[in-house]
Amino acid sequence: MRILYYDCFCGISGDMNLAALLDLGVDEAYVRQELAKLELGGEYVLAVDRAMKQGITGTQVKVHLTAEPETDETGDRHSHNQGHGDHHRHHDHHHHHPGSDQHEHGHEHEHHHHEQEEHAHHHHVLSAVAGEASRPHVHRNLYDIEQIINNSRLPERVKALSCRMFRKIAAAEAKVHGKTVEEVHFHEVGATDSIVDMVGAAIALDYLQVDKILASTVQVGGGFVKCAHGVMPVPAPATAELLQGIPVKSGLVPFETTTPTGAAVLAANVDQFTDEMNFVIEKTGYGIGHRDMNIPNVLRVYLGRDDSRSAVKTGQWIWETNLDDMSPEQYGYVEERLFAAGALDVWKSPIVMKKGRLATTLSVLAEAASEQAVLDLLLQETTALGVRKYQVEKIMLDREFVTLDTCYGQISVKKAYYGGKLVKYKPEYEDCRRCAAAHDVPLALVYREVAKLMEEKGYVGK
Ligand SMILES: O=C([S-])c1cc(C(=O)S)c[n+]([C@@H]2O[C@H](COP(=O)(O)O)[C@@H](O)[C@H]2O)c1
Ligand code: NI
Repeated sequence: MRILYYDCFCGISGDMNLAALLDLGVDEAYVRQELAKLELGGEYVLAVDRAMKQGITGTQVKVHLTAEPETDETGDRHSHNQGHGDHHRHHDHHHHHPGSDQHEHGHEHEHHHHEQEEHAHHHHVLSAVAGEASRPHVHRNLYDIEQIINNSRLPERVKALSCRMFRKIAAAEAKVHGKTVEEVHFHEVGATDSIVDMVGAAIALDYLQVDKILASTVQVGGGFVKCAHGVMPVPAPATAELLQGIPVKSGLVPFETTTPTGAAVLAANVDQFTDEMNFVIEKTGYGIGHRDMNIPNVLRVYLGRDDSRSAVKTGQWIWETNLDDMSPEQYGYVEERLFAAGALDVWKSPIVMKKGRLATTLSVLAEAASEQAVLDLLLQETTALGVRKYQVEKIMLDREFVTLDTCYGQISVKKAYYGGKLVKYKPEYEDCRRCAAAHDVPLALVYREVAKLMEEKGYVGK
């Protein structure tokens, strides 16, 4: 199993995350090519450089905001800075701002955004590209960002992950500012650099194809941070909201070490938080931050291999509800719809509820992404007034399918391995049943034929 481990001893920010993943081996040209699919071409230049903090060398990323995209009368935009060809340009740019390193989230950073926001020109352009009426506003909201992502030709997985991370930030901002998710207007977090960091994270994580993402306790830093809102305590309120349920430490340095973007990357992707590393390290990556501190301002990531005998699958949930007043004939319908909505399994358990009521627990296993569809069905198509949910881990044997040519026809067989050794197999019931019916022989005979062939082919010990 391939593992990605985030060592957040000095926190995590959007740019450090992207830098660390690039340092770990994500192909820079691929990330640039994919990022160029966003309609942000004229607004930024992505600088990827080697850098060092406290003797540790690694990769440093900085998104430089450039002039707004130009438009012609038709509203079509001209992108100048997309893709790889600009690599040398951003170096020039870099040298014009030697002081920018000290101001990642400081005053200058703030002005940078404000300059952009006052013009708000690019928003009209993006609206025109999206084919909707221009909506003059100063900051992007979740809808604007989702439009930029969904109007691109990025792979669906990357779009979904990018939107999931931004939705988390929107929910955190909404909670902090007492608004709805739709009402929230991002300031820094909606700016082009955050979009690049966030979508870049989705592209890089998708590229790495890991089975599991782990992270250490997250250092949030300390002191106060100056941003568009004014001065805020560290962790910034949105960061604190995003880190709910995640183990944190504070006070290692009097700076903001974890930002909302970094927190959202963790909150949306990490399967398990643990300070214990339990894998074989295959590669280490260092994402270098922009501020100098008395500890290395670095995000360390590991690519690890876990040779355990079976795979642990995480990221699945069970939603369930106890029903004592639903007509039995309705269950079949709900079950069918739940499977169609992405449920991996649906089952019913007989239970005895209070007051001696014979009742049924309806349980649904599915990926987090199916939550809304599952809830819609459970709450609208059953008599439930509420639903419980909990996350589960599944221990799975490695599986492989073979198709056997038997004298009754083709039968697919699922083989299961434990520590690389075949421990059991199971012919597909539907295939066996079809073969038995077609030849008018007992089902058990078909199973015996499969067992014979599995032995003959050397799949199972004689
Ligand atoms: O953009 C907004 S609304 C914003 C909200 C908050 C809150 O805590 S509310 C904090 N900040 C600060 O902006 C910078 C940028 O963060 P990135 O995640 O884009 O790196 C950071 O200092 C945040 O604490 C912005
Ligand atoms: Ni805010």
